Amino acid sequence: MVKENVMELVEKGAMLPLMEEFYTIQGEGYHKGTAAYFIRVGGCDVGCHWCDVKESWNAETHPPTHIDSIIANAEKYSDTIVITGGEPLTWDMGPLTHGLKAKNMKTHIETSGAYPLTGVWDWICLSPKKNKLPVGDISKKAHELKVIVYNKHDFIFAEEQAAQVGENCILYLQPEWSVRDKMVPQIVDYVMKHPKWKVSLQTHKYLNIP
Ligand SMILES: C[S@@+](CC[C@H](N)C(=O)[O-])C[C@H]1O[C@@H](n2cnc3c(N)ncnc32)[C@H](O)[C@@H]1O
Ligand SMILES: Nc1nc2[nH]cc(C(=O)O)c2c(=O)[nH]1
Ligand code: SF4
Ligand SMILES: [Mg+2]
Repeated sequence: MVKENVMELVEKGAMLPLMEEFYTIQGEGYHKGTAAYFIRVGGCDVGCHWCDVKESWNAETHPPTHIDSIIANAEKYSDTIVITGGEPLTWDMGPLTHGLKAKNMKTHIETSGAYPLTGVWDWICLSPKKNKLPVGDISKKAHELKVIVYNKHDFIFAEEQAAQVGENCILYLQPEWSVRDKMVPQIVDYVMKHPKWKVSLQTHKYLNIP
């Protein structure tokens, strides 16, 4: 297909730069322990220095893929689909999520909220980032807030972000992986003092699964 056509289809959300798709166990947050099919869409310019998927950032290194084939693959594996990235909201998530819902799949998103919310979602995990704050009303729509704790200031940032979410939103503090030995004791102490928060760990990394 000529480049212009591909760009048009990506613009409409009919094609997406697909980095990888895999069936695994959701490792983090509220749904941890639950089998789910992950769709990792390339492209992110948020720039977290500790990001554990920096290979996702450059969308041009991930092939534009028709959403019909993504949906057909997903359907074979699970009825719970987690869309992650990269930053999935870089792209129009409407067509992909409507297609998944039409086949009765549950749509979950992992997002920083740095771009406007598109798509239809059964579960929104908002993981806000200081360098590109959430936009629009995604904080009010989030089902879980998952703040990554890299240093002490992140507890202050976490409270600022918790002030933006709805009252039923579940609040998580998740240690940044490379500093987990240092930050876990501080997170444990914080959660015991401020029990509206819960601890989230990247359990898939302990289980050695994707
Ligand atoms: C790779 S991001 C992709 C989705 C989206 N860009 C976001 O940041 O929410 C998926 C999840 O992993 C978290 N994450 C990324 N790198 C991490 C790290 N080094 N330690 C702990 N969590 C991390 C993010 O905060 C996010 O909740
Ligand atoms: N097992 C597993 N659970 C996850 N939860 C969020 C992930 C992500 O990278 O978005 C992730 C991931 O990469 N693997
Ligand atoms: S927003 Fe998500 S994908 Fe982008 S750099 Fe941060 S953790 Fe990585
Ligand atoms: Mg991950």
